[in-house]
Amino acid sequence: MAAHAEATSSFKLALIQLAVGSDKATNLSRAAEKVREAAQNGSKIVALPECFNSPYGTQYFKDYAEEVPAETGQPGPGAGESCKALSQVARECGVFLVGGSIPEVRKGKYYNTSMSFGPDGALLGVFRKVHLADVNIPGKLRFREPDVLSPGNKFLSFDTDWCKVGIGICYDLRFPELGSIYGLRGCKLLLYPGAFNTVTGPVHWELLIRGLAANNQLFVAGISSAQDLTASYHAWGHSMLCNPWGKVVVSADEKEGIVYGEVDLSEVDRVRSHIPVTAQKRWDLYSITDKTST
Ligand SMILES: O=C(O)CCC(=O)C(=O)O
Repeated sequence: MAAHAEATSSFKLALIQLAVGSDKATNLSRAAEKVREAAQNGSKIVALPECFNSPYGTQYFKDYAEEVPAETGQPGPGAGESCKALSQVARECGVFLVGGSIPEVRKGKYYNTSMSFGPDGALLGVFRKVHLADVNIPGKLRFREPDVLSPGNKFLSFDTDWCKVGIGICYDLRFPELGSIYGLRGCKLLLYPGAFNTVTGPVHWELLIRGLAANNQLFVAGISSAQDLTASYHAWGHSMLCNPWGKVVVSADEKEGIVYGEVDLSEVDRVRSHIPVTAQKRWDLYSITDKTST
């Protein structure tokens, strides 16, 4: 880490709102191009959206699924093509890369899995979506990830040169316990690759991101794919970064693009000193327990 250490407590974060199509190789090469662009523009941590290598939908997961390395560190020759592509571009650009998510196959089961990489291309850890999307709004929208996917059972937080970062995926935003656990672990930035939709997105996406940020007094970003009204699933877009005060620092519209936000970590301490809720928890009356090992 020392080689990348910065004297400042502030860094540039890039949220890549990628237009995802049906060709996996194209998705991977376009994602890598955008990571390069974000790095050239000074970003230190770069994040991709949920299901960035495949269209979003339970009907696609099995066809696009890959194996994900069981071990952290440099991916070996047997690693899947998405893992290799992400590791290579993270190393080439010298950035921390949160690789959105991809459908994963592991011992005959399927997962919605996010891989994060360090600036040397090493896999820092994986997060398998813990809460699977289960939405049924009659006449408007129905999709059930549990029909195809299994849930993950572990959380993922990792150190960067600036702060600890916690990872969730999309529907996980609806479960504030996860964000609170990351806050208790000392994370100051939470990244949620996601793909809310044109039914739930307009009201819930920003509300959930801002709520998580204000309640835990830390930075939260949601990274969506771009909207494609010709696809079977209409992603909401609107990738955004929210600060510890609960204010949206920067956000996208529905189109493809890169959203840049400055993460000034001194804001975490400032907000926590102005309104000390983080220190005022009544742990004598309630509890939130992290039952996972990493
Ligand atoms: O919770 C929602 O409204 C959408 C969730 C979703 O699309 C997902 O988890 O991938």
